[in-house]
Amino acid sequence: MRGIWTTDHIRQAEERLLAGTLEGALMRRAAHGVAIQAAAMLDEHAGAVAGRSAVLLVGAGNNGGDALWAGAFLRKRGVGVAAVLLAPEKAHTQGLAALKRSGGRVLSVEESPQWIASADLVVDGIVGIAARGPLRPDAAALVDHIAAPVLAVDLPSGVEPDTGAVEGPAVSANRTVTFGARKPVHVLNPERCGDVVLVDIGLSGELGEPDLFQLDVADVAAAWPMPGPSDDKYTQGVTGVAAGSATYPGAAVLASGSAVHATSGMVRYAGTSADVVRWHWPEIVATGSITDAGKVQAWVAGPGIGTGREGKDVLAAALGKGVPVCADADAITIIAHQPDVLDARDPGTPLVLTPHDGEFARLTGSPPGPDRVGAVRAAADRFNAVVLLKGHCTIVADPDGRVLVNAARGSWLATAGSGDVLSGLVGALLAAGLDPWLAAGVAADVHARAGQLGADGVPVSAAGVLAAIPDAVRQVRALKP
Ligand SMILES: NC(=O)C1=CN([C@@H]2O[C@H](COP(=O)(O)OP(=O)(O)OC[C@H]3O[C@@H](n4cnc5c(N)ncnc54)[C@H](OP(=O)(O)O)[C@@H]3O)[C@@H](O)[C@H]2O)[C@@H](O)CC1
Ligand SMILES: [K+]
Repeated sequence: MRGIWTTDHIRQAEERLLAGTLEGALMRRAAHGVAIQAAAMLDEHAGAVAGRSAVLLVGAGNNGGDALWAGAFLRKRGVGVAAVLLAPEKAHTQGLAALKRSGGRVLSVEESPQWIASADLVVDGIVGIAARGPLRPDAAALVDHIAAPVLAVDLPSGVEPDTGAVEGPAVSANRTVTFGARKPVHVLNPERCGDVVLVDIGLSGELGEPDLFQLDVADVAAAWPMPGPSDDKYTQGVTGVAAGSATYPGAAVLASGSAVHATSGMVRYAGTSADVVRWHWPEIVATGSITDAGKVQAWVAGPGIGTGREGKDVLAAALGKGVPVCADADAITIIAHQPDVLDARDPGTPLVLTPHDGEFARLTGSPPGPDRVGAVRAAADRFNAVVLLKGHCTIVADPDGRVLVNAARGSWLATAGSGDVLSGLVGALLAAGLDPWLAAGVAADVHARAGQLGADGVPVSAAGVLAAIPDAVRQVRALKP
């Protein structure tokens, strides 16, 4: 699992590291990493390094210092380097001196726009982890002139470091070079960061427990249940699916089909869409209600059940079975409007809630807002449940405070029924006995992969995502180190 640290924790770690390091050494290490990536980008986009031009956008702090030192290193490789100083009186003294010594140029306010517009590469050293709020007007006006690829130092300026939120003008980078550890912005707003390159500055020994996690493909491969020599259909976990209604039989077909594709364990269906489910998935044992269904190790409840009396009864029955439940779609709306339904649950029984933004707002009374991680963490605590907030970056919080994030791999999952497919995956993994937080995260990962594989570059339906689940699992197993 990869760790991600908030800027507060990065700062504390940096202070501990700085205490035992020669002044300036860390910055030069960081800047060297920036220069290597800048040279690579010039080579990729402008066909050469020597003789090409880079403009540095330099802010008031050490982020600007990194850019200035990187400019000095680039001069040694024959790059024409010019710097725009946004706060000349606060520009990093040693960095500026190094750039000037190397033959780099400092631009005047008047000449900056033209240089920025015609550069082969722009290096964004406006602001780093001390950033608060969007770009200020002077910086935003300069960024408007950029036509070249952008290399961001530590993070794209104007994007909130700890939330990835963009609430005004901000840089869009093609690549971001960060130092010591990845910060939340890198996983919460990958579109603005471009490729993220991590440069080791010796910080790892000073970092404590991560604030956020991202699953590696090896984690997903290790967690995904595979049948063993002594397994039968029951030992791998039986998934129960309570979904669908006369109006929405498709939700039942998708959620239960997804559970069928996920593992070799058995799937039981309970609800009014039993005939259509049986017709689509003959391997499913389908009954009319949860009361008639046999034993299962986890229930998926909610997709298409409706939000009225009958839906509430279905959800209460699932919650009362004493096994983990993934409550999705209509189940979330029911919980939002009639929270007493949760009384049916023994508080020790795991619950996974999988809202999209609208359902999240219904559930908690307010939309996730710019601090999505904070909002999901608070909801997990409030409902004593794992909460998976869907989105371009899916966030999964456990009531114990653990949070993981999963990138969407494109917008392929923005299609009707794709949430039903996700709930079936979560349910199957809960039935297989995974830790609920991990089950939700692993399901989100494979769901995103199935979306990408099912789409293969063109729009895909939820049924197409479902059909690609085995390929997604194969991909995970093939990619694991
Ligand atoms: N510490 C270390 O060991 C290492 C640190 N390293 C590097 O240092 C960076 C952190 O440097 P830092 O702390 O000097 O602050 P930094 O982010 O450059 O901000 C400077 C000033 O900008 C301003 N400002 C704020 N918001 C703004 C906005 N939206 N738009 C425009 N301006 C804004 C605000 O000043 P104000 O104008 O408010 O007085 C703020 O104080 C870090 O990201 C990494 O690159 C590496 O060298 C590795 C070793
Ligand atoms: K920056």
